[in-house]
Amino acid sequence: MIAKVCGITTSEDARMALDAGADLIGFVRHPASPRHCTDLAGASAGIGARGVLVAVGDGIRPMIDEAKRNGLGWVQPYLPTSQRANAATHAHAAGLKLLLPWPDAPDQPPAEADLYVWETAPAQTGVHGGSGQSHAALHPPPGPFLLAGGLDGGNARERINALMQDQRNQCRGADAASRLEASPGRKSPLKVQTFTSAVHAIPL
Ligand SMILES: O=C(O)c1ccccc1NCC(=O)[C@H](O)[C@H](O)COP(=O)(O)O
Repeated sequence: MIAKVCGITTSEDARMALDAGADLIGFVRHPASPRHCTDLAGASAGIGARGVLVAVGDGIRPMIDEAKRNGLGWVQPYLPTSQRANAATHAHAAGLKLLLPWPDAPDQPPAEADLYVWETAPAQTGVHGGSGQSHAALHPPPGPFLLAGGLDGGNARERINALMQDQRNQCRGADAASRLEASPGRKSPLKVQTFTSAVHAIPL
């Protein structure tokens, strides 16, 4: 399965995550987050197609521009629900793939994506994205997804295997941020390696 390590802030951590086998590496652009990457160009230098720009905002075009400027392959946009419907069209037109955040919350209109991140809802955590909190897996995305929310190398397999069978069939991997940290914004090499190895060992 795919292992995405999210919330990388430095080139050292990016290289370490790649060496640990991370398939996708997320760079968060959101000043309110402890994982906000202040120097995206420096942190993501040489990462290329495996790099994901994770951004919170109103409008996907600036996010696409920033991902392209830095040579990243994916965009993970936190947009108002009303703007999610056309996000895939815009990303694909720019040659990017779309990893669409899908909070575990009811009544979301469908929105196309290459892959979804099924994560804990801001209504539960009070923040966008990384919180270290799991969710109840009640409101799955409408397509293949990475499971997220409080995951690490010690619980990813168990959480994925606890999904309903039809959800399990759509699960392509896992995404983790806060529980892989040594300190806010910096990753622990051991925790990253344990996570990537555990996720890669889960059969599709
Ligand atoms: O990680 C953040 O602080 C963050 C801030 C704003 C938007 C997105 C963010 N993270 C996105 C992710 O993909 C996280 O890895 C995912 O939600 C899981 O987080 P965690 O529960 O901390 O493992």
